[in-house]
Amino acid sequence: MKTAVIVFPGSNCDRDLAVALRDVTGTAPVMVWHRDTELPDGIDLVGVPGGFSYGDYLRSGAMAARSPIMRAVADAADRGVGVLGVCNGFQVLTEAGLLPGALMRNAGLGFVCRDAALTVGDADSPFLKGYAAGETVTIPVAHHDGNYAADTETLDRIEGEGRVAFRYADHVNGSARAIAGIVNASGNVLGMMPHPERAVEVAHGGQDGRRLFEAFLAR
Ligand SMILES: NC(=O)CC[C@H](N)C(=O)O
Repeated sequence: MKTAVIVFPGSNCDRDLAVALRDVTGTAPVMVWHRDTELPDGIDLVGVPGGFSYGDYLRSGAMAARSPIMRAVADAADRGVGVLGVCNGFQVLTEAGLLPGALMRNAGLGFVCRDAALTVGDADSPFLKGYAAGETVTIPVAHHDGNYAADTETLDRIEGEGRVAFRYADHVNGSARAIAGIVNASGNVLGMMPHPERAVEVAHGGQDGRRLFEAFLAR
């Protein structure tokens, strides 16, 4: 499987994501600088990593969403290529319009960094095939802008279309309907605030994140 990880100025989880993808797929991903305009040929999965792209100025992910490479990421998503946005990557995908809603400042206004219990949603996505809907998994969070917000109509639509990937089991950041991750209508684009790449090795304290990468590999 051929994978790529996008690198923005201020990304800081790009290498963690690269290591996770390398470990699970057996091949190191291609690291793609945000100013590039094309993804490598034959790509199966694009990772949009966590971090603080452009210092979180303006609004987290807003400036990175306008990077030249994002046009290629959107085109790839349209073709059915897998796109995984983690934390700042989820923020970038919403700001780029690949996923609905926005990530606002945490309700408690502080940075939250801890393991989070998540309930797996009923979304039909290649990333989620390794989990059972309703199962509780543990994946760490680390963010200050993880408070998922959308208007009621959008929230109803996301839920009605079965596009919730994960919900927080307890209230982490004030997210509407406890949403921690969602997919696009086709299920090939997943955005989530928790970091699956930080739950890959036994030494990470749990491997629930690894199951997400393995499921995509086995799709
Ligand atoms: N770990 C991250 O990706 C942090 C995301 C984002 N910059 C925030 O703090 O909200």
